[in-house]
Amino acid sequence: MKLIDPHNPPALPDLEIYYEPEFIHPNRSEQLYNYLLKEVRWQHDKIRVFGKEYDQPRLTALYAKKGLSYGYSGIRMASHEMLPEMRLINRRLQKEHQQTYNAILLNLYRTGADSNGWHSDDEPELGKNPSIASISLGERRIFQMRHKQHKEMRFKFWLETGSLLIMSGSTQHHWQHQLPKTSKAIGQRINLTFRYLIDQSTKG
Ligand SMILES: O=C(O)CCC(=O)C(=O)O
Ligand SMILES: [Fe+2]
Repeated sequence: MKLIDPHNPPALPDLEIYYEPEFIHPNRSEQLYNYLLKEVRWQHDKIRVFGKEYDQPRLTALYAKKGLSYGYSGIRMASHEMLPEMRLINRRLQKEHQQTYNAILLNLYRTGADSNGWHSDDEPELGKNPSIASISLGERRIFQMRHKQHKEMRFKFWLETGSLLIMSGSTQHHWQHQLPKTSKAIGQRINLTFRYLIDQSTKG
């Protein structure tokens, strides 16, 4: 798969990605990483894929506005209240990218054996054309993308520590992404994905 510079993404159909390498300053990203590793209430869920149960190959946690939950792969995650550091980042995303998010799904990849398989973030509570802002801390990992209809349209890039990736427009309709395993001995990585969840409890 072709390695690209995400700062200069290829002009491909239905693809809207924005990448900023040092959204979190290098000094700050180590601090933030250690803080989140310790303070986040990491959980290890089982997921259901084609009727079979598996241990998810990573730890996760959901922090969101009170009352919101998030369901995917046969699980529904209860949420915790956002930590002050999370609110600060959320406010920056609002100010610098004019995006409103009310939930953060966090992932902890403990080793190179932890991963996140091919998927689109297209759950009903995300609505149509969601904007998803993803922040990376700790070990850098490869991120792959492929078009759902045109399988030859695929590429990968590094998600560096402190970086911000925003996927928006119709990207989730037409593209899938994954964070593959690696056999290399590497450190842990924390990922925060900011999302806007439509409150399902108020929908008829
Ligand atoms: O860890 C990553 O960078 C990807 C996370 C992701 O795709 C997700 O949580 O939906
Ligand atoms: Fe995703």
